[in-house]
Amino acid sequence: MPPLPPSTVLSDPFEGETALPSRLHRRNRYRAHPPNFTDLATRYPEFAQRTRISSSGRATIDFQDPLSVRELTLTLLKADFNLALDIPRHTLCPMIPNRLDYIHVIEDLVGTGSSHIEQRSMIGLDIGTGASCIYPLLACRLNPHWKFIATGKYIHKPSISVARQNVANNGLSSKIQVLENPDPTTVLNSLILDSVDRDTQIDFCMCNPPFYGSSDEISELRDNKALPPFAVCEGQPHEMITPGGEALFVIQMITESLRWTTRIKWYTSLLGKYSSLEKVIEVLNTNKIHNYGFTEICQGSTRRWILIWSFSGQRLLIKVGPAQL
Ligand SMILES: C[S@@+](CC[C@H](N)C(=O)[O-])C[C@H]1O[C@@H](n2cnc3c(N)ncnc32)[C@H](O)[C@@H]1O
Repeated sequence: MPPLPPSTVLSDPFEGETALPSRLHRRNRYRAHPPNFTDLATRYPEFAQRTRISSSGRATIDFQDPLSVRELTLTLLKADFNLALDIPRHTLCPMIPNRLDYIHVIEDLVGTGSSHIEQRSMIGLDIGTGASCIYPLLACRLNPHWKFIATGKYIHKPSISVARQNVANNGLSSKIQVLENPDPTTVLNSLILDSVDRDTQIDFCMCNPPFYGSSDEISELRDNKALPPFAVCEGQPHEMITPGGEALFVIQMITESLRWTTRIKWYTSLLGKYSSLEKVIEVLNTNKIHNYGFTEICQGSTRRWILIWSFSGQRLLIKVGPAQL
């Protein structure tokens, strides 16, 4: 299938590098110090080629150009996290500030985020890791004692190979295992959970689900100029589309979690639409899962929600609702 065309609706996720107050997580390194494009351009020639000088005399990039946005992502990963990634053209290109925010929320959840708390070992599951394998790579860089199982849709083997290569190239093969989900009609496939010692509890799972229900939905949003800014990053249909959209994907995750219960301590997923949040909360209530909550993350003008639920006896302590994290 051909790649989805880039969106025409764009905004600068760093809001011109100057917008204050930032609504990124309080530990997000870009909250107080947005990237300095002029400095990055002097250090990274490939990035320099994508910059132009704005009317204020500073270097900037064209946020409507997928290649420039991709180069920015690669440069930030190199400069700030010592990560060298291959993100093939026409695959979803992660925006680093919002990926970091999700990781910081998980740190808050499992209690490793405060500097006074000793770093603890954790096992995470990243559902639908994509070619970039972005969440496990960033999370393991920030938390040296964490390990990950990352899953990909088996029908898209090229992405899984690139993800494995990205892990190996950054010396993280002993910490991150990339597995194929052999049955893409499931989310928490038993084969994946069985790949971890049965007595080992997975501390958390995270997921950035395919967002849209169909290519028609994308065209409609594009026509109404209502696509979120990250859509410029040229995701493939298999990355962006799932029958029933993100709500049904997460509802399936909830239904499957009823089987696995405490095998995973904290179940979490991103949601891009408030209407999806309402639908999935209804399913949690119907299934009498009362230990749940959600929090908001916000990059530039894009708001997203992280839903969290658990079968463990530990009550969710994270602030619920639109949070001042
Ligand atoms: C929106 S992309 C997120 C990619 C990456 N985690 C990120 O944040 O950039 C969703 C990913 O989930 C994968 N996916 C969809 N259904 C899946 C399933 N049933 N099991 C595993 N992965 C799946 C897609 O192939 C795609 O790579």
